[in-house]
Amino acid sequence: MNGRAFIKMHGLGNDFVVIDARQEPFNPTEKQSRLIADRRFGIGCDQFIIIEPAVHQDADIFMRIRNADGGEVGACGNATRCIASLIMQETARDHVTIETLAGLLHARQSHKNLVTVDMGPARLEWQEIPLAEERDTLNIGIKLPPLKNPVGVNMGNPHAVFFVEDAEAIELDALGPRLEHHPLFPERANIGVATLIGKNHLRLRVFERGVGITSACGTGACAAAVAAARRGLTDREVQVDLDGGSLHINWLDSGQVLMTGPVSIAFRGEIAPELLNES
Ligand SMILES: N[C@@H](CCC[C@H](N)C(=O)O)C(=O)O
Repeated sequence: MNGRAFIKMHGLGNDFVVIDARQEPFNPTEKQSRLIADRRFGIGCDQFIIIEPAVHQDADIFMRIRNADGGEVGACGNATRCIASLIMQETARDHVTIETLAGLLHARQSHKNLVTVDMGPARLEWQEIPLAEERDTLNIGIKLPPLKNPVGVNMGNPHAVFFVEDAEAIELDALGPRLEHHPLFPERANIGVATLIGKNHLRLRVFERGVGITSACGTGACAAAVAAARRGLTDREVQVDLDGGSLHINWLDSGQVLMTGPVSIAFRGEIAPELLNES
């Protein structure tokens, strides 16, 4: 097998290896995806993104998302902005529709280097998170000291958001894996720790399912904003400060969540054939 051209992109440091498989199909196994994502032996990324032809007639492309552990997932906010920006450049349009496993996402060029994506509705029923049993998603009631009682939100992927006095003081690398795999989350969960800074301002750190701590998580920021508004801590429009920078989140009255943030292309390269020949 020959190598494959890729683009390395990131949104606030949450980084992606992007392959365009519209002309030449590309369907990596879990193991190949893990190798490509491996920062020591592969190229290194948080998510591996494959652009495929759209299935839905209203979409411009289909975006397949694999976490660094090789598992396929339904949503990635930062990657959606990156891919939307690529397709807008390619088509010379200022809006695009991206199809994902979680549904159709509409994106548009905002001012300067910013892209806004309508991430769809926040899903809040316990079956939608999903949880293993009926619970109030506003007070899920699990505890791993000092973390307790998260809010559950599904943004096309499952999130549990814990509100804490000081997000920096939380040992997220130690607590994250145990909470990600908590038996109450049958599909595992992305784990956020959020601190209230003001009525329109949150600080957030995220331990991502299938990855670990990342410098930013777009769906995590959407989930934290929705969770904070549901708890009455913030208004529905907030700035969320992540390790890699800030996202602007607006939970509309319609239930849709708008996310605005930057997009970066880091470099272009080719995946070594040895990585692709691993089966
Ligand atoms: N980086 C992301 C989320 C990627 C998927 C997540 N780890 C999951 O397993 O659901 C983002 O920007 O939203």
